[in-house]
Amino acid sequence: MITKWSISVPGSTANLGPGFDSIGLALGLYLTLEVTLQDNWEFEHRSDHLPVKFTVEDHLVYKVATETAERYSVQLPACKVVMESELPLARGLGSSASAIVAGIEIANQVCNLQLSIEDRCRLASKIEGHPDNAAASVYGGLTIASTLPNGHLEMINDRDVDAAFAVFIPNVELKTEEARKVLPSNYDKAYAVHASANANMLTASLLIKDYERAGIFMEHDLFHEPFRANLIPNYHEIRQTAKDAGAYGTAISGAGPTVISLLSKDRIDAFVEKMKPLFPNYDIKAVHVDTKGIQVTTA
Ligand SMILES: Nc1ncnc2c1ncn2[C@@H]1O[C@H](COP(=O)(O)OP(=O)(O)OP(=O)(O)O)[C@@H](O)[C@H]1O
Ligand SMILES: N[C@@H](CCO)C(=O)O
Repeated sequence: MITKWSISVPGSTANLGPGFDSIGLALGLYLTLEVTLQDNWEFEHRSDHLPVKFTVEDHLVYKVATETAERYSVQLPACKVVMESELPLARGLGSSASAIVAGIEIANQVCNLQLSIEDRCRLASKIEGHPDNAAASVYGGLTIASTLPNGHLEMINDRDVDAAFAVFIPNVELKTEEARKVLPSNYDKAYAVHASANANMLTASLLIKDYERAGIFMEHDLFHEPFRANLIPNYHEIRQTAKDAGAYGTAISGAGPTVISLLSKDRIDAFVEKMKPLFPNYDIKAVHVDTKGIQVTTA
């Protein structure tokens, strides 16, 4: 009988500019959980990047695991969950989506639900409210997704991304909920058509690996960045400085406040070293693209 599970979930960047609520990319920064059966629920956080004050009942991972078990009409046994995270909270690096994906996986494993990867991706996207971060955390690589009017999620996954990324993580939080409040509720028709055309070009460029052109369209979002720019510290300055140093393009990571630059692999290390002294208040690092998505090992 299995009594211990190790779960690893990659974080992610969403949107890449105009791919709003649709495009996700899994990053090599991980949420890891050691799950063991015991008589009562207990969470132990072994990282600065996890909530400090919480009760079991309001812990996102617990809530999602419970909701998943209820959805499939099974009893969820109590567990001890030891968590570590490389994903700072509320920074636009998909921490909440990784926690949701982890919660679903706990129920899947402990209750032996045998959910398919599609089931887990659909449920995580539904709980998160949009599929960009969730799909990337489940599948790894680049994900492009949309939900049909009947509620069915369609997703295309490309794990062969031949480019490099650098993140600029500021020492401030921005809750996704707050960053969504500044968005308009409607877009003018011509504006929406233009915004959609830019998103199409971003997607096509990524899929044919024309990263120079992808970088151009990363910087031509009309859906959210014009309205969020004021919430992102040094947004314009980082974009310009990154471009001058050879980045193909720079966009808000998810809802921010992190920003992410796209570069060729041979330039990434020199780029990061050049940026660090220019933005000393940021944690600036190269991040590789995770190509595996969620991983589970048992003991
Ligand atoms: N690993 C985690 N464990 C428990 N709760 C979490 C975890 N990650 C996120 N949360 C909850 O989600 C909230 C932050 O979610 P939010 O969506 O604002 O940030 P994010 O996921 O970092 O950003 P984004 O979705 O833009 O990438 C936190 O305040 C916390 O309540
Ligand atoms: N697509 C989402 C990602 C953050 O959860 C947004 O930009 O609001």
